[in-house]
Amino acid sequence: MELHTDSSVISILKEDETGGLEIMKGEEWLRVKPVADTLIINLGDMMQAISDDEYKSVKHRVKKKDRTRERHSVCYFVFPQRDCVIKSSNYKPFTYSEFEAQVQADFQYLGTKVGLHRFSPKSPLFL
Ligand SMILES: O=C(O)CCC(=O)C(=O)O
Ligand SMILES: [Fe+2]
Repeated sequence: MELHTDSSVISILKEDETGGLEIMKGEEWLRVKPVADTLIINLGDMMQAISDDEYKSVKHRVKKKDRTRERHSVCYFVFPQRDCVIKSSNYKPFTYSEFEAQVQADFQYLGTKVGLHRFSPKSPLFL
């Protein structure tokens, strides 16, 4: 799975002992060590918005060391209600439905996720 941020508020992950999850800290990729009976909590784009960038949506990817080994993970994504308006100082007010539609449109036309930059008046990618 390629580099991305989750659109969620939080994501709760359980990966098996195969490992492979990596998070970006600064310019560096850090491997997340699989720990038995332990859940991983990722912060997503909606957490970044509601916290006014106090918390950042983590860039992450999955890179298996051993391509021949099967890997299993379970992800539970916590999303806001679709029509709930997300208000903050750094982003224009938007609903999760609008955010999701914009992410899909960017994927379709640009082949990539632009994400919160679309909703930030300070960003050159603001719409
Ligand atoms: O499989 C994993 O550990 C993470 C998957 C993931 O990042 C996602 O589904 O958004
Ligand atoms: Fe993810």
